[in-house]
Amino acid sequence: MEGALNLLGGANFCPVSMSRTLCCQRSLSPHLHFVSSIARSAGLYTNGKRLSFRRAGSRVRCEVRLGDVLDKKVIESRSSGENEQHFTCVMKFGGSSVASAERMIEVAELIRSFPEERPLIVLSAMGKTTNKLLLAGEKAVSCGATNASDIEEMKFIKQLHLKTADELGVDRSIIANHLDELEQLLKGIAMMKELTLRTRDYLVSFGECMSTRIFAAYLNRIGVKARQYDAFEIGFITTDDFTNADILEATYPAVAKRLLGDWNSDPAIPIVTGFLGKGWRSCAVTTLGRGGSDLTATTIGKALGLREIQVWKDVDGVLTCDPNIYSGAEPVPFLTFDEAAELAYFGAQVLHPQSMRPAREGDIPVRVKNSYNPQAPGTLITRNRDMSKAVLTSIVLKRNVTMLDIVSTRMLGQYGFLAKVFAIFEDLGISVDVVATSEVSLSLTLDPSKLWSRELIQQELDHVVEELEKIAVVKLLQHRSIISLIGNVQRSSLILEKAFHVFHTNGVNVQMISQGASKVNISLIVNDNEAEQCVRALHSVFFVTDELKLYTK
Ligand SMILES: Nc1ncnc2c1ncn2[C@@H]1O[C@H](COP(=O)(O)OP(=O)(O)O)[C@@H](O)[C@H]1O
Ligand SMILES: N[C@@H](CC(=O)OP(=O)(O)O)C(=O)O
Repeated sequence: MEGALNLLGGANFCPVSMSRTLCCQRSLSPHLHFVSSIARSAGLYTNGKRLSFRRAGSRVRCEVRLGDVLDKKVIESRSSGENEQHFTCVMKFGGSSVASAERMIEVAELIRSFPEERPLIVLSAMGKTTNKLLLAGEKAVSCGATNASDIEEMKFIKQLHLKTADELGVDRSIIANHLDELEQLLKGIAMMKELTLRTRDYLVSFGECMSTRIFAAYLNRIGVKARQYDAFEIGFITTDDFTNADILEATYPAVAKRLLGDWNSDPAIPIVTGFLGKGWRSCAVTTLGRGGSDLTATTIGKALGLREIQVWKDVDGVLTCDPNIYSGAEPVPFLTFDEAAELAYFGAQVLHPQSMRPAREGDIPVRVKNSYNPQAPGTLITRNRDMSKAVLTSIVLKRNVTMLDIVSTRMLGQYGFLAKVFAIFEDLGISVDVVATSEVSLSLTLDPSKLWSRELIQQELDHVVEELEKIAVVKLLQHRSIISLIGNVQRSSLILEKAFHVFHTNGVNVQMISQGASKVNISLIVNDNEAEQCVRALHSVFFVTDELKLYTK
């Protein structure tokens, strides 16, 4: 006798039925662990053997002999037609979407307004809580232990969370322990007069831990069954790079196992803390870098092979430029993972730079939506899109970068020179982003976002220069900006013609230019104080005037 798990191929993830048929995404390999974990959570344990899969065209078949299965009863009962539905999508709500009780009510309504969706929810900390926690920590270092509970930001955070709990009709006890512990932590920092990166991560974790507890309690109060999860307790395993940790592979099966297992035994909407993980060596709380809840959402999306990942923001999707620079920026309806990743990497605050990786690996569409305006279509990010009419998609500005002009003293051959330059950056642990080379010279910019956790102080820069001067003449140029033109670089001549016309008419000299290998990005370096004016002028030429239409006919 034989029970078979048929894993059906298809572009989208189909609802998983817990009968004898399981459905999986088209590319199976990243999902083997996922299928195994579904099988385990369905009670299909094998005798310590791996489930074996056979490919047949786009279908993959996995056969489980009852002789192999420990829990016969479960197989029999599942095959009798019981049909449990799993999650279809993950919805991430950022700080702006859950900034107050009123906003949380709207988000709850939004979740309820999609009854056909079976979502998992990822939440960030309320409003600007993360910034306030960091500021409180910094003040605690020098305020003295007796004054720690009087830190203005601590009072604000306490009042915001208690008020929100009250307004939502949720018992204050749900966060009381966290608030007490937070005060103790600030006292500890004040006593030690020190705020390490590890403590910093633990400190900011209180924001997500409290927002998710309040929101889950509220959902339960209004009759929507929900269960709160701290990401660091459910398998988000990361490197120990506090303040900028990377998700490790082991996260995917662990998270899938825990969330699916709980759902099977007692279905409830999971409300997961964004931004947080657990260091694999230290076992301490880590964070994924600012804005890291996007990455939490895409990681869950990949772990469970979901149909869609939704990130809900306070704007109508990814826009043609930062709306703080030009308020008339327009939503971009479609993007590829590559475009979105470049856009995020080069400074568009709207997405976390690493967040596209799991979505791309799992080939799961990401939709960026506006929680203040749910009717707006938002931006859909997928592997491919029709680029035939695309020219420029978005303009991104990264301020305050440092540029280095490095000219070889010809002590080394060309390849030796480049290798030596990059070895110096490797030794110093500094990432570079834009690079342009000639045979004997090199211009590059240093990536300030990678230095989020440690200020690139003058001393450190001097050290870089000192090392480089052993093989080259070096010019250090600070207060520069990178303007990245994200779009169809197959049309680079058109893009550059128009862009340089703008720079020329604005009297701006471009100091460096580089076209990324991803073929979706051209980066130009200008002075910081000229950059915003250039972005506005470029935006007007590429997106507002009809001139482009003439060019693209
Ligand atoms: N190209 C862009 N498209 C959309 N938003 C952008 C862009 N560049 C910068 N932003 C800013 O990013 C903000 C949304 O990101 P974020 O603050 O991380 O949202 P949330 O906290 O809701 O996750 C917007 O309010 C906007 O000011
Ligand atoms: N709260 C964290 C994580 C995060 O993702 O926030 P948001 O979704 O509001 O950008 C931060 O402020 O960085």
